[in-house]
This record gives sequence, C-alpha cells and structure tokens, in this order.
Amino acid sequence: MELGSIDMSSFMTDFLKKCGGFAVVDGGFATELERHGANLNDPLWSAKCLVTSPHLVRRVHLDYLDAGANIILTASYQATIQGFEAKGLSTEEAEGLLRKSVEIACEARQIYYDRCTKDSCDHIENGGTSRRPVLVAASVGSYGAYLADGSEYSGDYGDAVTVETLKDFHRRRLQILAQSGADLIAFETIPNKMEAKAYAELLEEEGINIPAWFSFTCKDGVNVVSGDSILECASIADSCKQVVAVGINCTAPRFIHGLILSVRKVTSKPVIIYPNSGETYDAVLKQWVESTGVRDEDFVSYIGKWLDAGASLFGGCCRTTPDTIKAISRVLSNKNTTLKV
Ligand code: MET
Ligand SMILES: [Zn+2]
Repeated sequence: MELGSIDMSSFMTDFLKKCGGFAVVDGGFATELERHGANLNDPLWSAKCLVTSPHLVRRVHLDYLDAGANIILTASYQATIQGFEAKGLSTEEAEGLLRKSVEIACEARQIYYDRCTKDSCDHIENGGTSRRPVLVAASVGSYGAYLADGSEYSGDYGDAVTVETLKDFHRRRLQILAQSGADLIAFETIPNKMEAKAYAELLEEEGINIPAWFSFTCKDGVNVVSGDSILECASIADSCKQVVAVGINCTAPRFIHGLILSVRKVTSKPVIIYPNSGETYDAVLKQWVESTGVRDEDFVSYIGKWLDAGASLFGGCCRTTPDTIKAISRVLSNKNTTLKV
C-alpha cells in the first residue's frame, strides 16, 4: 500500500530529535475551556465549543502553545458526525465542523509562530536558533465518549457491539480528519482491545496516509479500563504500521510507571503518556471526584522517573492545565540541555 511521502517508521523519532529528545503534549482541553467559562454539560462536551465558541477553542490552543506544547490536540475528541446529527445538524455541517477543529488548531499554531520573537519562542539547536516544532494532532475519542454514558471509562459496550460496529462508527470521521491538514491522528482514551483492533483495521483498510498514535486509558498498573491487558492492547498498536507512538492517557499518575514498563515490553515505538490529575470521573454526577484513599501528588515530580522508564512524550489530560504543561516543559528542557552537553 502506498502511504504517500511520509515515512511512518521515522516520523516520530525524527520529530523527537527536532524537539531535543523529548516532546511536550498539551494538557486537559475541556478543562481549560471550562476555566475560560464554557459550559460543557452537553453530550458533545468540548466539541460543543466548535459550534458555540470557536474563538475559545483557538484561545485554549494558544494557552498550551504558550505553555510550551510541541503537540496540540484538536477539539474533535467528542466531535462525531452522529453526535452533531443528533443535534439537528446536517451531515455536511457535521463534516465541516470536524475540518474546522483542525483548521482552528492550525490557525493557532500560525498565530503563535507569527508572534514569536527570538527570545520567547526559539530554542537553540546546533549553535543556531530555530522555531520550536509544533504538530497538530486530530483527536479521536472512543465510541464510549460519543455515547456519553460512562462506557468511556468502563470499556463495556455490551455484547451487541462488535469490531465492525466500531469501524462503521469511526470510518467517515477518520477519513475526514486524515484529509484535514492535521499532522497525525491521536486515538485517545481507548478503553478496550476491541476498539484498538477497529482503529488498526480502519487505518489499514482506508489506506490512511498520515501517522497515528494509540493511547489507552487504564484502571490500574496492568489493565486498560475494560480489564483487557495493556500488553495485548499495546501489541495491537505495535503491529500497525501507521502507529508512531503508543501510550497511556487519562489515567491516574500512580499507575503510569508500571504501565510504561509494560508498553515497552511489547513495542519499541516511542511511548507517550499524558495522565489526568488522579481524580476519578463520576459518570452519574458528571463530575470529577477525588479518589478515595489515594492521593496523587502533583505528577510533574514523577516525570524524571517516567523518562528513565522509557517514555518520550509527556503531557496532561483531564483536570490538568497550562501550568502543568509549563512545569513539564521546564523539566524536559533541562533534560534536553543535559543531553546535548
Ligand atoms: N484531549 C481530550 C481533552 O483533553 C482528552 C479527553 S480524555 C476524556 O479534552
Ligand atoms: Zn482525559
């Protein structure tokens, strides 16, 4: 199969080299929209802002770029054609909003570059200065995120849902996002093995010619939220040629170290991690609550340990903010400097 001009095998390693060894991913997107006043109590969640307040979406991307992100994720996590249609939009309008999520992120990157001065944005590379590399990743949330019934964090879709159901659900959105100008696709918060398989098959069958990452949401140090083993899930990602990074997101920081070691057992692809704050989402209350008994400290202090365990891309998920990302950037730029000496 012709995959166009992008060399999937070196895409991420080349990018990491340009970043100085490690890359910074952005933080909680919906969290930051809410901090700016958006009301996301809606089945579309953060994707609602693509309709109601695109300026806020751009603003949040800029907040994360200012905080040091090398990769920004689009507002398409919960943007689905089916979800928009349920709100009375036409298929064309729904598809337009998917494209718009990528356009806004690309626009934010351009604004960021345009207003960069040497002092604030450039980094030193081989004795000269160069622009900080930034990629736009088109976010794809799970079928459970669309259902908005809590299955996003249980991975339990019932017996009637098969790999084929999931492929049919995701197919058109994936085709559109792959042709939208995004640099890669971020399959995020994958809750079970079946959805990973569906994504891998779709990438192959649709001949998707931009890279992707697979990121799983886990309930402990060895299993994704459905109970499927992270080893099996990460192996599916490993065997897919378009997949350029494999990892974990929206998972409590305390499980991340063990999970990185597990992922590394089954793949040599770069490992990405962007944990949440350690709180748990209560699907009935529709809010984040502190986990009983265990408290995660500010996880930025764990980054060094996660680096040693072999991860190379770091960011934050729900309930993290630009301050988290600033702190991560600081830790990583120290590491990058150390590496270059
Ligand atoms: N990128 C998405 C966000 O930060 C991931 C959500 S995980 C439930 O909003
Ligand atoms: Zn999250």
